[in-house]
Amino acid sequence: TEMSRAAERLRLLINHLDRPSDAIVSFESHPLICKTQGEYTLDTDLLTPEQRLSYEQNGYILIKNLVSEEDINRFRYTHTRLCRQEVKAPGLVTMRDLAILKSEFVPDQRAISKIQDFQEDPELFRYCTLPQILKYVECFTGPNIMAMHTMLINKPPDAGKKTSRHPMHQDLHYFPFRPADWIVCAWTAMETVNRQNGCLVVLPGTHTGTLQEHDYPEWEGGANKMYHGVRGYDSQHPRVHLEMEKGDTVFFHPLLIHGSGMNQTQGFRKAISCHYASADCYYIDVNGTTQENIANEVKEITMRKYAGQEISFQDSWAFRGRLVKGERTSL
Ligand SMILES: CCCCCCCCCCCCCC(=O)SCCNC(=O)CCNC(=O)[C@H](O)C(C)(C)COP(=O)(O)OP(=O)(O)OC[C@H]1O[C@@H](n2cnc3c(N)ncnc32)[C@H](O)[C@@H]1OP(=O)(O)O
Ligand SMILES: Nc1ncnc2c1ncn2[C@@H]1O[C@H](COP(=O)(O)OP(=O)(O)OP(=O)(O)O)[C@@H](O)[C@H]1O
Ligand SMILES: O=C(O)CCC(=O)C(=O)O
Ligand SMILES: [Fe+2]
Ligand SMILES: [Mg+2]
Repeated sequence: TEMSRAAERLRLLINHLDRPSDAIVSFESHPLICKTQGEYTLDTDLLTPEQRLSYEQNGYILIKNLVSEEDINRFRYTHTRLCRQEVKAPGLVTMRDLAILKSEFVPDQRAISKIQDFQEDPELFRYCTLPQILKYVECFTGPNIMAMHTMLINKPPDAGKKTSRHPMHQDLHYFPFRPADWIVCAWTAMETVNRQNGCLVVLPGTHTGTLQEHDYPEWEGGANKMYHGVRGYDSQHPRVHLEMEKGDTVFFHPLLIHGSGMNQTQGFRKAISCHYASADCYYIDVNGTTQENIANEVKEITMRKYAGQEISFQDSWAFRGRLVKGERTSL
């Protein structure tokens, strides 16, 4: 089995060579190729063969009850305090839903549909360091693990314009680092999430494809800032609604096409997530690729935020990333 694991890993690596956006840096010259095989022994101690196969075929695995009720309650409490600005976290980005942008400002969790970049809040960032999550993450990233992007999504009751939807997309669109197989998202339900309040919707198996072109969807009610969707979304593709209970966690590949439907309830549907990458990943130049459009939007926003200082798309990731395990080797 040692041999077959090595063979499988090699196959995964060779797959990368077919992906145009990954071809920028030659894989043969990358040090991780020599290092990975032994590390996969660790992985199989945790993932059952069924789970490994499921990730290979579907691009995600769902682990029930991975985060305790107590931890989630603490995250909810901190979220409320951050939204009320009772505590501050440097770098925190708060986002309001398009439908309520022009209404009166109330510093309350009901006004804030998403917070991002909570890496400087020790309490929320504890989510990214939970050992039971990192054990799974390591199966995909290897032992050097960076938390690259953090979010707490507070999907509001839809105000009637379907702006609470998140269009179908691949998270890799936002990331100027590779390889894709060494990136994984952990997404934990902070309460029951179902079709009514807008659970995640995934297109199983799409992680084996390439990175698609993304743009704003042509929706009547508009779409939130940076909520790009895959161009030419095929609504006939079989999809799975991931209904989850509080504490359930899904791990998914950054090429997996996913989104979420509108929230048709009166509650604010909450989930906390972190995108992890192997610290051995490397930054790529996205000029001339399909990612140029998002890179330009991000640069524009960082320019505003940091008073006219130009920060490259890659650097904006390098300074937000935090090592959570092992060594910060490259990213
Ligand atoms: C830095 C690197 C970022 C990395 C990217 C994400 C990675 C994700 C990776 C993982 C996969 C992720 C997949 C995903 O998650 S995709 C979604 C990811 N979304 C984001 O990353 C958005 C992050 N949000 C922000 O940066 C802020 O909240 C913005 C900049 C939007 C507002 O900031 P702030 O509140 O401080 O700014 P302001 O009041 O001065 O307004 C400024 C302008 O913005 C307009 N506006 C405000 N709200 C909205 C809205 N909802 N829809 C449309 N426009 C909106 C507003 O009218 C004004 O425009 P104008 O009137 O001047 O024309
Ligand atoms: N044109 C599009 N481009 C990208 N994504 C889309 C497009 N149309 C719908 N989606 C996405 O497809 C997913 C399913 O959307 P939809 O609103 O139909 O929700 P649903 O879960 O099917 O709800 P319902 O139970 O009402 O059918 C959501 O992630 C939505 O944002
Ligand atoms: O919680 C959701 O609605 C999904 C959000 C998502 O996919 C994302 O922000 O990348
Ligand atoms: Fe996403
Ligand atoms: Mg539908």
